[in-house]
Amino acid sequence: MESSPVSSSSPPSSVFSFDLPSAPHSSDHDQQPSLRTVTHLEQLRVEEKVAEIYRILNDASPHTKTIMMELWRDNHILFLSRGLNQLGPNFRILDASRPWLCYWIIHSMSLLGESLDIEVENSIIEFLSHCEDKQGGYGGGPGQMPHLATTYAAVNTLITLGSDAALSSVNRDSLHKFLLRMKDSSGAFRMHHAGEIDVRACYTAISVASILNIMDSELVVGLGDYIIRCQTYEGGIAGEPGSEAHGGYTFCGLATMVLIDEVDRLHLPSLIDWVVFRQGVECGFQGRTNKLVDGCYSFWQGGSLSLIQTLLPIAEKQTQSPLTSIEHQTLEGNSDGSTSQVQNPENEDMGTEKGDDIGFRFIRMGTRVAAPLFHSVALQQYVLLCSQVLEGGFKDKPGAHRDYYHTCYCLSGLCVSQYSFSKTPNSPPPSRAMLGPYSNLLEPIHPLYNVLLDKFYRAHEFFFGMKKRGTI
Ligand SMILES: CC(C)=CCC/C(C)=C/CC/C(C)=C/COP(=O)(O)OP(=O)(O)O
Ligand SMILES: [Zn+2]
Repeated sequence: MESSPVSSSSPPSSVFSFDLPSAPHSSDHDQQPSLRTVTHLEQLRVEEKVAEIYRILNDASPHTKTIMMELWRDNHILFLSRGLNQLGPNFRILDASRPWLCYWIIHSMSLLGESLDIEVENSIIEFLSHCEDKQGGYGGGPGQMPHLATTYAAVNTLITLGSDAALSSVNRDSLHKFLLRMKDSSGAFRMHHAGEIDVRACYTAISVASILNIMDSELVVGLGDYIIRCQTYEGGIAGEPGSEAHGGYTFCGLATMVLIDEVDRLHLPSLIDWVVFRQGVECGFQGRTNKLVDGCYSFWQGGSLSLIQTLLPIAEKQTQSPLTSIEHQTLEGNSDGSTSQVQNPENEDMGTEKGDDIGFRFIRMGTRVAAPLFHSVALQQYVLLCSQVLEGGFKDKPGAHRDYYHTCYCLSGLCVSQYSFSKTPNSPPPSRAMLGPYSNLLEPIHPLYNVLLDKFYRAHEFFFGMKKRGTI
């Protein structure tokens, strides 16, 4: 962390001295077939491919190394632009995920600093307005039933577009009603009418409620109780009570708890412990114990650790109190009278209501330790060398195909890694924080919503200014 000797010109020895496993011999597999599961064999194959890439990097000349660690910006932009204009017949399986395609592509372009033509922007606003249900929320395509995941994707897309036309196109009143209809008596949310209840639904509902300033106590009631039931014995968060801890749900559960101002009810030390050990010898993250590395977890796991950089005072406090007392810390303050919410060094007025405007306070007033909780340079190495497709786009792992989902989340993970040594979320990182040339640097994001920080501020001004003016 602080001692990580990283510079963009000479890669640090620590990154290359990971104990990569030696390539397995095929005879190993034959000798002990009963000890190998399918996943274990796949793991060995992945390790072999990744080790080969890192061997090539290690043996390369300094010039070749720099080229290998470069972000192929222009090719990514070309790949993304093609997706906006024309998608082939293979994409029909994503017919119920069209707002997701908008988000993955538009957010990736924004991370790369690329803006859109006004006609493209207008056609996206128009398309999403056809996906908006009259009773509130967005479906996967025109005429499809509203769904929380596509609602999140549509709202984040419009926030990323950022114009008045985009922001005012959201019907917040009907969206609020849709969120209330999705609220379950357990406190959690369901993804759609009569649909499944899980932590994804909780996050997508609360993320849009928070960013659009339509959060209220009816949406929040019982939600924290549900999410703490999803934290498992491993420390990570599962999709629903009794299931297995998973990186995607861990991010969703953690971000939700921050947004409703109840994050101190999770046991953060064991959550941190679980997430940090998901970064493996490949330098990337796996989604769950004993599963394979995958570039998209660079964000789900790396993003969780980025959030925790601001939550460390709470985690530290928890290590000093017995596990059983965590439940008893009240929302407004602990038994000792102190508050355990996002720390405010300036002791400024933190807002009015509990859970109100947390997204803004988290970024502006949270104290962030200026050292990542994971090997952020190693993660950049996995993303740039193992997930990056030189012709444009990103993939899960070597041998997989590129797609827009992995492009979005590999870039988002790369972004949180690059800013992981920054004390404020948008201060330019020191060169030791970056792998490859400094021109690899992406635009900073707000890690609770995964939209560009600038776009978050614009939306905040728009929706929170609106409330002050009494337009809702
Ligand atoms: C905002 C939002 C909607 C977030 C979604 C979060 C997310 C990625 C959840 C993961 C879902 C899941 C169980 C994947 C396991 O897939 P797998 O078994 O194919 O993969 P694995 O082997 O890596 O676990
Ligand atoms: Zn993936």
